[in-house]
Amino acid sequence: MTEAASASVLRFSAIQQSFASPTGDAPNVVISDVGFEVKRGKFVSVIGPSGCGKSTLIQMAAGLLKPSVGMVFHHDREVTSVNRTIGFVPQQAQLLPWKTMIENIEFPLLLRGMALSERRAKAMEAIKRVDLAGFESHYPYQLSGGMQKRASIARMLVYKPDTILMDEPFGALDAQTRMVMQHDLQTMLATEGASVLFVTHDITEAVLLSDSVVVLSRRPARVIAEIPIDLPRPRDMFEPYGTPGFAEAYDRVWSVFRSELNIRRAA
Ligand SMILES: Nc1ncnc2c1ncn2[C@@H]1O[C@H](COP(=O)(O)OP(=O)(O)OP(=O)(O)O)[C@@H](O)[C@H]1O
Repeated sequence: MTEAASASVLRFSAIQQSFASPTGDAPNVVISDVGFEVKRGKFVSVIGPSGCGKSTLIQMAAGLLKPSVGMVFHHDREVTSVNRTIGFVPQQAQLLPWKTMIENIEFPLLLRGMALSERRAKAMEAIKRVDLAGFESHYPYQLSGGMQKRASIARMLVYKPDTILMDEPFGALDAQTRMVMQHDLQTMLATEGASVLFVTHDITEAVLLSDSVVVLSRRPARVIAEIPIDLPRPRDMFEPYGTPGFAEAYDRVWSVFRSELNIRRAA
C-alpha cells in the first residue's frame, strides 16, 4: 500500500461525550472511549445499539458538536467548527420545500457564491449521477422518498467532497429502493474515490458496502471491534449471499454485535 493510500482522512481520538441531564441529575455519559479512523478512499461503517452515540460521532466529524473530551481530526487538522469541506447526508433528506429539486441541489454552490450558469451545470451533472434527470423542476413533495434521498445525495456530491458522512441514509426506504440505492452508492463511489463514514443499523448493508465495520458497545459507547471486510468488489447488493465470503463476514460482525445485545442462540 502506498503512503498516500494509507493516510488517515478522519480520525476520532479518545472521544468521550456527556450531555447535561434535562432533570438536573448527573450528566449523561453517552460515549466513554471511542477511537478509530477512516483511511483515504475507505468505506467505514459504524454499528451499535440504539442510543449508543453513532449520530453524535457523525455530528462531531461535521463540526456540529465538540466532544467533551478527545479530538476529531480531518486530514490531520482538528475539527473545531462547522466542517464545510465534508459531505453530509442526514437521516432525512431535508430538502427545502419551497425550492425545486435543482435549486435544492445547487444551494451549496449558491452559498459558495458560484455564478448561476456554473452552478446549474454542476447541479445537472450531479442530478445525472443519481439518475434524476427530467425531475429538475419538481418540488420535494412531488418526488418519492427514494427520489428525495437521491436528491440529498446529489446535493452532497455537487461540491465533490473527498470525505462523506452518511447517517442511516437509507433507513426510511422500502427494502427494494434501499437495495437500488446501495447498488448506486457503490457504483458512484467506485468513480468518486471518496472516504466514507456510514452509520447504519443494518448488518447486511454494513458488510456489503464497507471496507471495515466498527462495532460500538451499549452506552456509554466504546469500540468493541473493528472488523475488516475483505470481500471482492463490486458486491451484489441484490444477492448478498452470491458474494463469495459474505456469509462468513456477516457472521463475524453479527457474533460480536449479538454478544453485546445479550442475545443467546436458540438451542
Ligand atoms: N444534544 C443532546 N443533548 C442531550 N442528549 C443528547 C443530545 N444528543 C444526543 N443525546 C443523547 O445521546 C445519546 C446518543 O444519541 P445518538 O443519536 O448519537 O445515538 P444513536 O446511536 O445514533 O442512536 P440510534 O441508533 O437510535 O439512532 C442518546 O441517549 C441521546 O438522548
